[in-house]
Amino acid sequence: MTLQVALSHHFKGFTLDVAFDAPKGVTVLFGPSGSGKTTLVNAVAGLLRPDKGRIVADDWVLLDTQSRRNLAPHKRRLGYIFQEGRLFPHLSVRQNLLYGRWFAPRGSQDESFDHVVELLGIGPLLTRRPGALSGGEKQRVAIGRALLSAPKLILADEPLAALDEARKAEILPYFERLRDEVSVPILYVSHSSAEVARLATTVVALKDGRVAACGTPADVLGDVAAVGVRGAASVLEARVVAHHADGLTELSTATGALWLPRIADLHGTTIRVRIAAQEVMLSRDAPKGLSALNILHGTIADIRLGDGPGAMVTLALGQERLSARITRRSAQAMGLAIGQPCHAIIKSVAVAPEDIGTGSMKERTQ
Ligand SMILES: Nc1ncnc2c1ncn2[C@@H]1O[C@H](COP(=O)(O)OP(=O)(O)OP(=O)(O)O)[C@@H](O)[C@H]1O
Repeated sequence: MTLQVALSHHFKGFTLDVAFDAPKGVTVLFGPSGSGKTTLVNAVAGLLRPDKGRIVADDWVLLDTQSRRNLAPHKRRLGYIFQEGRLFPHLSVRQNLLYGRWFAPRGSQDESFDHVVELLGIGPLLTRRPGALSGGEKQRVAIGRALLSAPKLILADEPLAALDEARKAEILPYFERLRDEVSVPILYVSHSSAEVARLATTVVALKDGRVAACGTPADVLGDVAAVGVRGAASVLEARVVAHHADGLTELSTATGALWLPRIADLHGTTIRVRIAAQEVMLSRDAPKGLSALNILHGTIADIRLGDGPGAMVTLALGQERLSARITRRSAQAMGLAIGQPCHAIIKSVAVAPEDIGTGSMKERTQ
């Protein structure tokens, strides 16, 4: 495993007690306010000395309370990406990037300057100062600076939280590239179910200082007990089959075709599609005469009645799972029961561009 974390720490009124191992790629810490994300990040950064713990990135031991190893923050070899870029305003983009490299220990195996510039598409910005960059451009430079410091671990603490939707859409593909093309493990903190679905190799859902679930985005976002009804979603893997003249893209999933408003990816690309549970309708009979284009057929695998008016129904579609958030009233009126065949109906326009990301969830599981 590339990233191993085991930590316990007690504050008055709050205990953090977590352990998880994650393979190469992006590990997203996901959880509501107060669940312990910042406490965990501070322990990784060396800003908090936990009562007990061990943190290892590849073969680099940042902390091991048992053997009394506790590296000082500046010796941990972390590449930070913060909410706001935190670039030096008086330095050019090139100088900001080289400043990151200055921290790389001599002889360390680092990313080449040219590769990082190409990866992040920042070649045309090199002579500009941060004041002449958009928020998204600044964030790309900040990612580059972190990469060039030859880090053992990249720590991205809600890096998109300060950006508007358009800027987020601009940056997310670069994080996908980072995940797929860079070998440094990335620990990424997020509140957003859409970011989790797009980026995570592994999701660690935190709740009240504990790991409520750990696994692929499909496993964790489908676990209502871990992520709550608002965060609950399905993540289906699909392949781009064709772009049609009427503006729709045809995808193939393990359980049938999915039609979405045109997306940019090329034919044959494997993509992830996040479908929020509240966007899925159910029908026991095969629906006819509907405007919705996507009708998937499966079997009811789980029904959870909430404390309020809601119910979460999970369909098995072959190996994949699709969750629908409906009312208890509908679940009862329809007589839904586990094992019944059922149809899921999804409007094409219910899937927004930010819900679509690249990369399989099955790769990189070493
Ligand atoms: N230094 C401290 N002393 C006492 N309690 C603390 C301290 N730091 C954090 N806590 C408590 O630990 C709990 C977890 O806080 P933490 O900041 O880690 O949550 P979080 O998931 O990062 O939340 P957010 O998303 O709002 O940043 C909270 O109940 C908080 O009040």
